Amino acid sequence: MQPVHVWIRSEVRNTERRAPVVPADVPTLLDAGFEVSVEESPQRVFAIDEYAAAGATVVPEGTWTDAPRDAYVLGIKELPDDPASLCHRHIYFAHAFKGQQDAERTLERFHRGGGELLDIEYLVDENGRRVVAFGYWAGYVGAALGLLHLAGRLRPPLAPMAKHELDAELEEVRKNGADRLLALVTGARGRSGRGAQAALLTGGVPVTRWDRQETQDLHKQALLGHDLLVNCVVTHTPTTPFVERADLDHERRLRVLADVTCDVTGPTNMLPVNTEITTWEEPVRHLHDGTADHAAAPLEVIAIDNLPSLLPREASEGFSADLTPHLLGLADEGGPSGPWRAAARAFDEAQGRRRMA
Ligand SMILES: NC(=O)c1ccc[n+]([C@@H]2O[C@H](COP(=O)([O-])OP(=O)(O)OC[C@H]3O[C@@H](n4cnc5c(N)ncnc54)[C@H](O)[C@@H]3O)[C@@H](O)[C@H]2O)c1
Repeated sequence: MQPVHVWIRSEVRNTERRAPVVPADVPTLLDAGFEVSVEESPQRVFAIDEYAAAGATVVPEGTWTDAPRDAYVLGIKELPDDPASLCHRHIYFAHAFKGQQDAERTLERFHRGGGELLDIEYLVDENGRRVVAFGYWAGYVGAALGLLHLAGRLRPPLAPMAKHELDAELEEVRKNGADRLLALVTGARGRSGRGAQAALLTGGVPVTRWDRQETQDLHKQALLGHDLLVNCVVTHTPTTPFVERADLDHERRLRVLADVTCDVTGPTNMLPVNTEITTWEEPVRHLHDGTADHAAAPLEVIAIDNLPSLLPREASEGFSADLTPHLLGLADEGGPSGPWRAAARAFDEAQGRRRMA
């Protein structure tokens, strides 16, 4: 076992209340001989006292820049713009390996400081499957918002909430005739697909579940016969989209698209009738007025790309439960194991591409 120091930083965005490791999982790391430092944070959903009570060392907000050089700095979302050079090993979602906005600058900062980015999106097992993700709660919130909108109960702007508050709203929908609605979850067997089904169950809506097998020969009329479509599909090969322009004037019940996947600009967008994400301030975008004879209903879309942040406690707990066992792998003799090597490789490849550009 190598001695490992994990430094949990405060998040930069003031709407980001999630934590990558929750207080309840700190003892697992301490028992394995880890040192755990946690920065104070004004917005984190877990109080710093809970971390202290769990045995972590409390440090001031933003002091990761002075953390020992060998510490792993752990966060969820982007780093602040300063410093210009990054010398630590950082674990977070950087969105910096696919040429995204700011990707080059982020990679430059690591290059300049000699640090390393272990992007959580690239922690994958030997089959290339991601080992840690926020999918379940993304699906839960995405489906819940879709159903609330369908029932006329969505009240923007949205803000982080507790699950019991969201569930109380879903209960109201249940009491007011949700069983007359029909929902379809695509990608139903995946993480977010399962979360979506759980929310719809709470809301009392009958659910149709489709995964790969059920969409092989796409039954378009059956799809359009649902009031709500919650899309949770991950595919890397362009396939027949679920809802296209031509479907808008077609006879349909479909009124709300809840696009959890949010792959709105990619070649694998399964809902190409929408090409933009929506926001907490304006969660719903109008797509179509419906037809004059009412054969086709008006159609709206919700495509929010930071859904789990709306349920920060549950999202953090699930994420931390998945991540913590992998953090233990940082201490393996001979260096970090499996998924960490995959993430390090992804970083090296991204730096290689940057140098060649
Ligand atoms: N909006 C947000 O805030 C947010 C947050 C987290 C994740 N996500 C996104 O949600 C998506 C789902 O993530 P996940 O963790 O649930 O993925 P997952 O890999 O667990 O599940 C994807 C599912 O899609 C199915 N699938 C693939 N092709 C299909 C097809 N043609 N028809 C039907 N089903 C098909 C797969 O079999 C699988 O069951 C991802 O795109 C992820 O980036 C969004």
